[in-house]
Amino acid sequence: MSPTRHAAARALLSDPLTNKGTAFTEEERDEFGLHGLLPPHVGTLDSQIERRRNALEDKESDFQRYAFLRELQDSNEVLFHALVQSDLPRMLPLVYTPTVGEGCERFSEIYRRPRGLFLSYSNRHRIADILSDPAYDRVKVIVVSDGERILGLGDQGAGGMGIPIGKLALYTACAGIHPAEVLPILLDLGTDNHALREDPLYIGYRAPRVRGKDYDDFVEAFVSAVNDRFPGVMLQWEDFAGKNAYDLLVRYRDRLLSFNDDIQGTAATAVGTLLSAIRKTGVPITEQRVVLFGAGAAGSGVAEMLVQAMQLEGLSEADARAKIWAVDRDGLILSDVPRMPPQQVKLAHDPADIAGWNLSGSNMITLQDTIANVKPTVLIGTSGQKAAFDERAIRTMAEHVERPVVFPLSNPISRAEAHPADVLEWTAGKAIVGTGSPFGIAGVTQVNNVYVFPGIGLGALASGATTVSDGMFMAAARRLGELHEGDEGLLPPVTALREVALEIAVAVVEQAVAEGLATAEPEALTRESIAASMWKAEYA
Ligand SMILES: O=C([O-])CC(=O)C(=O)O
Ligand SMILES: [Mg+2]
Repeated sequence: MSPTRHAAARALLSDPLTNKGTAFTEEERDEFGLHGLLPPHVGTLDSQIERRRNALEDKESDFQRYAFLRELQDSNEVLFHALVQSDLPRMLPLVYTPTVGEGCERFSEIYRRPRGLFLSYSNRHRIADILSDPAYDRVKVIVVSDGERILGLGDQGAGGMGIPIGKLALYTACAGIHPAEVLPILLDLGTDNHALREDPLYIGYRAPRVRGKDYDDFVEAFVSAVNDRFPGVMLQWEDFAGKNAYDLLVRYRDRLLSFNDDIQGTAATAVGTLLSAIRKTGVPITEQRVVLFGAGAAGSGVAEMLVQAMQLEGLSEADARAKIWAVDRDGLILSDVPRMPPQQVKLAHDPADIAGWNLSGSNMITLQDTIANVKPTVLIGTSGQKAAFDERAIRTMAEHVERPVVFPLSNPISRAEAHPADVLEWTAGKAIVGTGSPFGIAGVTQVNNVYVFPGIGLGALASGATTVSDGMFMAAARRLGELHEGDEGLLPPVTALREVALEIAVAVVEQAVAEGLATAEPEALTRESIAASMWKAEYA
């Protein structure tokens, strides 16, 4: 064999997109010169799945399973995805929340092989050059983070890369986006997490976070480079801290086909799940009273979408806002606070609205005060504050409503505002409970944006839209709210996430057409052609 043929054989095995491991057939081994590089046994995808599943279960912790699956993804993508899809309820909590949280915290410890792009501040003049690699010619979906608000875990610096990698694994698993068409990106602009900066093994840019104009200029250079290199790409902003999350969404949503998953994806999921709960309780959305705990990206996104959903059912904007109360770590958000971020200004109540409230007398209006006075039908947590929904708060809520809806949405499990088993106990089983991460408790729904983002991305791409509109998210929420069958829970099971993504994509495409945003040919807009475009994890 010639040296180039030897090198090509090794390259075939070391590229996770082409490697089939022992599943290369005899003919392929002849054709590509793989004999000797592989053991003689010719396996099948099924036998490979079985071998890997056994090895996975032999690991001692979920973190080790996470690391094992990451290595598999970096050596054989078809096998990784086939394994993940063979058992989504088992695999999702390993490649995604809750385990991905620890994956990010300990990312430097398990760093092995490059995946995705680290665009570091020190490389700010090279962004276009880095993106120009022909390996990215097929890229259609980008998930990008700057690592500053990783789940409810805060600043994880470059370790935040675990999130774009995990989200894109789900784009492939649920929306059938080919693994060669996804690109995880971490904007590595330093970290204000001192422990990371002092860790000698930390893989990121070791400096305090770049802020202000330098930050904005960097992101601007990034977006321009993405626009030039990947026209029509779908970009998902993920796990940016509150203010940046909003600013970037507003600045770029019309310049780039893009959305913010924590603001818009979480909102569509929460509202869709609430619509499903409403089918159960019969109390219309216009009669709900909602308390939100946590007024960052996710909380204010949920509030804005609830306002829209109530307006669609006939309420005025003011009447809708009057039904939604947002509380953050400084207490109930009132409009007399100076220099409030714009997304919170919209959530704030006039101090006159609380005249006549019974207050516990502390120096702020607490969550407990708010619950006691508002008597909410719905309580949603997006605060990242573990155990913020305590027994007293939940019992107070349950005194005033027959079926309290309680969604402690913060991820991972270590940051959930309540344990669902406690909420059920404190309400004698009457609460309708949804959590961001899976707790494995019958009847408790996982209310996670994985129910929405893969379908939003798939639908936005299929329609050829140049922007992801608010209407598309509302269409996604409404469709999601209709999908559940049976008595248990509020959403379809995790095993159905692929069907869910297709349903959401179809709803998004229909909405794009209705709004005049679709540019794709009519034959590309049908359910059949969207379904046919979805990649399956099989060897070519
Ligand atoms: O990643 C998840 O599980 C949901 C999410 O976007 C977040 O918590 O930031
Ligand atoms: Mg997120």
